[in-house]
Amino acid sequence: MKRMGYLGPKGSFSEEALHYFVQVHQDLLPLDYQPFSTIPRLLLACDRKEIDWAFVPLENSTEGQMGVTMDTLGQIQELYITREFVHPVDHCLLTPEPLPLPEIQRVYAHEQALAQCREFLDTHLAQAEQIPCFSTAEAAGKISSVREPWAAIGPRRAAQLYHLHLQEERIQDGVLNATRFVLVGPQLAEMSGDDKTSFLVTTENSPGSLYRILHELAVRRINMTRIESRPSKQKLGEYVFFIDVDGYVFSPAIQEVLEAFREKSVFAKLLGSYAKAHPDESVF
Ligand SMILES: O=C(O)C(=O)Cc1ccccc1
Repeated sequence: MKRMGYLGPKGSFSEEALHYFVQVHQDLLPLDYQPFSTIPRLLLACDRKEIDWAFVPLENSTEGQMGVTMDTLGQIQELYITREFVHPVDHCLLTPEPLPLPEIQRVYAHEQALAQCREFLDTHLAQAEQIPCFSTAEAAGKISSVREPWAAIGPRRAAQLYHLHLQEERIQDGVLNATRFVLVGPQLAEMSGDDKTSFLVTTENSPGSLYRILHELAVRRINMTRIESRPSKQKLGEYVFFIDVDGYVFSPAIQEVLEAFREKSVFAKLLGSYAKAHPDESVF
């Protein structure tokens, strides 16, 4: 049985998304599910072959990139994104028992959950201290073990699992709040015929360096669908770029681009080539 790691504990958004993901990707079954407390630990466990797959959040429609996932994927050599999955995330306010909002003194949640619910928190819980946790499920577990006027933000299912009161539902700023999760593993996915390729490029800080990278894509009519920057962590003002393009990595056009990068001493790291997700547009 293959081992599937996710950001836990039980009752996290990642676990909820994974539940729906495997319904669509039944070829992966049967699976032994293993929760991890942080995204770097999860990805490193996959790199060390302690698990076969890692299911991780990559970006969110309200708050943007999950920096920790991108940074860790950028650092690990032999792991690839093999599938993607877009999941709607509805944030709920959970409390140990029914409680008027002005009495709540603390709100525990994953930092992305706090960020995705900023307007609700500013409007209704301005007095409450915000405490970031490794996951929303960890936050739910924390407030369930004490009788304090504290709240957590998490999925509906966390209320049942941690015996909490569902105080408010859908408190996120963007009503259609979607998160893109990816399945990471040690081997490149096979070509499906409707693929995208993700890579990371590092370029020197000089006039036109990003332009020269994009030029190589443009002249080959390769469609870029996403470009994100992250700090290089080496020097203030230096960045690495995460780029998604249409097509499979072994297509002649993408191979030519990678060759052109090598000739120009542009460092490019392949992050994966995988079937594009086509989320239901009525939901997102
Ligand atoms: O904290 C969680 O439950 C997670 O799985 C991470 C997360 C947080 C907010 C939106 C999507 C995923």
